Amino acid sequence: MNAQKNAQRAAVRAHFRRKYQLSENWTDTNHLRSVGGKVFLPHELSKMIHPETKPKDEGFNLLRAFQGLTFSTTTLSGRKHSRTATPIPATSGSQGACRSRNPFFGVTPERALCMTAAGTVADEKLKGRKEAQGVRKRGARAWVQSFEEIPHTGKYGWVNLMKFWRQGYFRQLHKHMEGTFNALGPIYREHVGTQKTVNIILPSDIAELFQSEGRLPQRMTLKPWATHREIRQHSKGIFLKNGEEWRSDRVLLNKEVLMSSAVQRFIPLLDEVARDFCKMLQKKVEREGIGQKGKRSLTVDPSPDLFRFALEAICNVLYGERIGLFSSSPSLESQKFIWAVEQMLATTPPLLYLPHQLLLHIGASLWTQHATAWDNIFSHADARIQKCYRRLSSFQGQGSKAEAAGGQYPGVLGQLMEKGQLSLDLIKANITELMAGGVDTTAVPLQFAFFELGRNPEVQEKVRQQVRTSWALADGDPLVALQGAPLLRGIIKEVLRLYPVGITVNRMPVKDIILQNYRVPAGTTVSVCLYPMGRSSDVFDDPMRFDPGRWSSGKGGQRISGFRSLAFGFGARQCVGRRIAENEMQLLLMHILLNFNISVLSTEDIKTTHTLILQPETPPKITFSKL
Ligand code: HEM
Repeated sequence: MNAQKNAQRAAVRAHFRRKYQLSENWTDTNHLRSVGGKVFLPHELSKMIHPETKPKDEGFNLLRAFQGLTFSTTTLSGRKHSRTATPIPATSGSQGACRSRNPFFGVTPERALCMTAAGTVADEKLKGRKEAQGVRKRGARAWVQSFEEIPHTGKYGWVNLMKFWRQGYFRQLHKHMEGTFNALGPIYREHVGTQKTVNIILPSDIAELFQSEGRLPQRMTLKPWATHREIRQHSKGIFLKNGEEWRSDRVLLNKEVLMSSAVQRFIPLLDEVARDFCKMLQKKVEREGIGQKGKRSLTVDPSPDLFRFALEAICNVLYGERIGLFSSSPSLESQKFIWAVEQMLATTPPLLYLPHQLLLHIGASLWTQHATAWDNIFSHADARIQKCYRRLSSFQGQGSKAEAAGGQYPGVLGQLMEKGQLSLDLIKANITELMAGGVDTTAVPLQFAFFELGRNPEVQEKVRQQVRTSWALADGDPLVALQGAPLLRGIIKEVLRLYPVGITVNRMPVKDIILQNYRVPAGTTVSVCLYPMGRSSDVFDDPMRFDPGRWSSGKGGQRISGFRSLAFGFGARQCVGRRIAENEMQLLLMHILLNFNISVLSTEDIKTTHTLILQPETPPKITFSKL
């Protein structure tokens, strides 16, 4: 009884100390600790905290009340809060962070009173009622909380930016997100430099977000990219456009790269490149490998060849011709293009949080590197487009572009020119975006796929069996072969679950939405955090297990419900290159599995880094042994 009474008074004193910004008192902390985390305030005390509190005892969450203080919540609750080895980011320090306690994360839901980020205790029901003006949500909790009450990582954008810089979070953003969800619960706000986002992880919230994206879904604009187009007076492609302008281009591009009629046209081109990659690798293994002839193995970092493969494949689809990157003397220009894309990606993340217009004016080297990388991408793409354009135009008046290409598929560029619905300027803008977007996005997941297949030999063997059967029945038709080997698709999904190329997908909802019982106003940038979601045991069973079969609908599959496979985004704005990427990666894996056994020297997890896309810190070495 005494301990409860002491704790009740301590809780009230703690509230007022926070409210009036007085220093903390450890005697009170100990009183609160002695009752193990819960204090029930009698009416007369709760009235002191909030005069409008209803005349009944209200549960008071000790952990929440002491949010801004420095002791560890683990010590107090005896519960293990952080579920990963990632250190919890310094979110609960001087700026204070109000943690959401959600049953999903194994912590009890808040009851009546909450220590807010500003350090005051708020009666949530009353506050929510006032602020949400009576918005009622279906389900257990009655009143919606305001946007400001969403747990956050610190109010001051520039302070946070400094922290990001000092602690190297730009390169470890995915780990920072994972740690922050573990610390704050399934929703939090983040303000870094010029960027403000609400970050979410749960499929139910993700569903709510995407259902409110409207007819013209909008993402956060990558401003450094847009600024480059503006200062160089290049037209923008779909990646950077919004509204009706975006939609009209997108509808035309969908027909050429996303719809199944288009897929059937370009699959043979991707298959040809995948087969040639295998032939090139076979020669290399034979030439440089060890072991007896015909059964040699070679341990290499396959990443440079995978980048060349990805560029060769996307160029074949876009221009309908091979650029010869597997020859003994691949063009230096193409290699420069690959480096330029890498440079452009690596310089983007820091520029996203800084006022890049200012950097542009002062000629900061970060901006110069970024703009130069884009200039190189544009000039290389332009040269390719011109070459292809001349080739196709030279046949003008002699029938269609397909005929001009010798009766073959003339590539996406030829198709767009043939139809003439998009101006030449917009064709160039979009083809350049497709070319720049089509290299690292597929080359990097293929590295992860080789690594995971190498360290999971049983999985590898199972997929190989399925691929062999399907290939034998397909009679050389690559589309039929892929359809008969769903585990290949499972590998791609599994790789992108554990190593999503883009670690977030974001939207600006067109109307106010309720996420985790907080009201999020229309127009807020809400980010779905794919990396922590893919590794969360609350979203996937046994998440660290590489199991392509989990995505199969039939026997052995886990019947994965909606809004969990989002690496390519969602809906009308999803990745336009999705079908190219999926088929290109599956075809390469199919031919590799038919010809090689894959193994790895070390099965330890790969360290990853974020450079706008998620990549291995050091590309893994893979052993290819001829079957
Ligand atoms: C594994 C490979 C890839 C992944 C994981 C990926 C992922 C994504 C994601 C998450 C988006 C944003 C979608 C959204 O907001 O809902 C996107 C957009 C886009 N992607 Fe990809 N992508 C991949 C490959 C490619 C390829 C090969 C190309 C080009 C051929 C490409 C071109 C684009 C373009 C142009 C957009 C902008 C679409 C729009 O805003 O309408 N991507 N991609």
